[in-house]
Amino acid sequence: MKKVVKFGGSSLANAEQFQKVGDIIRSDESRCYVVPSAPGKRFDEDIKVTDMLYGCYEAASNGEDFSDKLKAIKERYYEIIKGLGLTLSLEDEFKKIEEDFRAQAGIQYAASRGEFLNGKIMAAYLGYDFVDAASVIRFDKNGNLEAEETDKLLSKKLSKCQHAVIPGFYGACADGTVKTFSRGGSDVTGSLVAKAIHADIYENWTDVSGFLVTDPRIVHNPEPIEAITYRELRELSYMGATVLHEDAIFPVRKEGIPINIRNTNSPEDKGTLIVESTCKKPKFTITGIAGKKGFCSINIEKSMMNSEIGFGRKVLQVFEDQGISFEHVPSGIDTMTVYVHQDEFEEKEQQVIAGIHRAVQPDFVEMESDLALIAVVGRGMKSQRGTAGRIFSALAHANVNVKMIDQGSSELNIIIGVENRDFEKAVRAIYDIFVLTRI
Ligand SMILES: Nc1ncnc2c1ncn2[C@@H]1O[C@H](COP(=O)(O)OP(=O)(O)O)[C@@H](O)[C@H]1O
Ligand SMILES: N[C@@H](CC(=O)OP(=O)(O)O)C(=O)O
Repeated sequence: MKKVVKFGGSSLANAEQFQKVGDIIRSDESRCYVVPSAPGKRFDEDIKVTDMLYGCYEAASNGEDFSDKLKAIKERYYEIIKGLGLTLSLEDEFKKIEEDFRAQAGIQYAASRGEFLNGKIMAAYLGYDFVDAASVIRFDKNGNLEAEETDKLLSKKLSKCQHAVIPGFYGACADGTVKTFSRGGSDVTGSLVAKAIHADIYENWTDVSGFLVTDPRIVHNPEPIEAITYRELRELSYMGATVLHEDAIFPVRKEGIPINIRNTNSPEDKGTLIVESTCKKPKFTITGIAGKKGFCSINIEKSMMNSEIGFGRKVLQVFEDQGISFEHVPSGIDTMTVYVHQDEFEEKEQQVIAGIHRAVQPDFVEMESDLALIAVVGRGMKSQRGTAGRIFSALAHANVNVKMIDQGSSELNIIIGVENRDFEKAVRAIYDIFVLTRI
């Protein structure tokens, strides 16, 4: 039995957390490959080391004195080293980082040092080999992962190490330039390692007892999800359930390796099992609710639109030409609405509107901003009548005005558009109607 265990920043924020992690790893000898993140927040107002590094590098690249900022980062690591009673020195590493910052080594290199240094501590603490992710996780020059090459490098290297620490979040191009994944990307590293060593399970340790039905920052103490399929999880993480990076699913899914989300602060809890498919019935009709704020809708009207072949393609081409991806396109007989991310759209708004006029000569174009999208996801929804009805009556009771409804034919999810200011209220109302009534 071989397990890959990834620990998030919240699990490694200080020496006390490191000790919990050490106990977890030592309690099961199959936990032989460890992927750590950088130290996260120790308390609510604290700053994650990754963010401290971004700030420090920004000062360095502006030619400002960054010594205090680097010192504060160093203190975070020495607090851990001291607390664990290790004799490890990171002086050489910090000297090199300082030189590299002066030499403008790049913002991604800067951010990657958080995991690099934490990996050094973790390896010393556990007595495991340290494997620098720059030598085994390969990116191309544009910063895209080279999955096949990475798989080869990882399997070759790890076949020679029985126990290893591989820092999360970064890798490097063939020429050695360090690149990172997007934020939260240590989850992806863990998944790549699990695939490469054909792990029996990928354990992802965080600060919550599994994937919860909804965001605990919106609903107090939501129910945990016992088992969830990759497809359901993909929908939820894409729509903002940040517990697992959305790209972390692909490598393990290919190999059929289950992911187990666990809580470092409550290791006896079973957490959530993420699997390809399961005959386990979900506890409620819905599996989860997630959502994001900050969308815009562009509503296009033209009479007889329905008979104009190619209308939709021409409209979407305008968005493509401006490099804007669309989220949803609900349509009526003579109307078509395109939902986009507000921050991507705002600066190109006028070019898009002009482009739509040129492409399809609409009768009317109307825009609305500050919208939120909520995904209600569940494999159990297909077999249950009245799900949509319950959602909308709950929203009506909560006084939430529904702006958009989109249900794909897979019946795995229902997407609802509301105003940003109604977002939290809407999530709570949907949670209550399915979970509190236990149906
Ligand atoms: N549906 C959800 N279930 C569990 N946690 C969620 C959910 N949606 C959002 N979260 C948030 O995700 C956090 C865990 O992810 P993250 O901060 O990336 O952890 P880590 O630092 O361990 O990688 C939780 O503390 C919680 O606030
Ligand atoms: N440290 C990186 C990568 C990461 O995955 O962190 P965490 O596991 O704490 O989400 C970040 O803050 O984005």
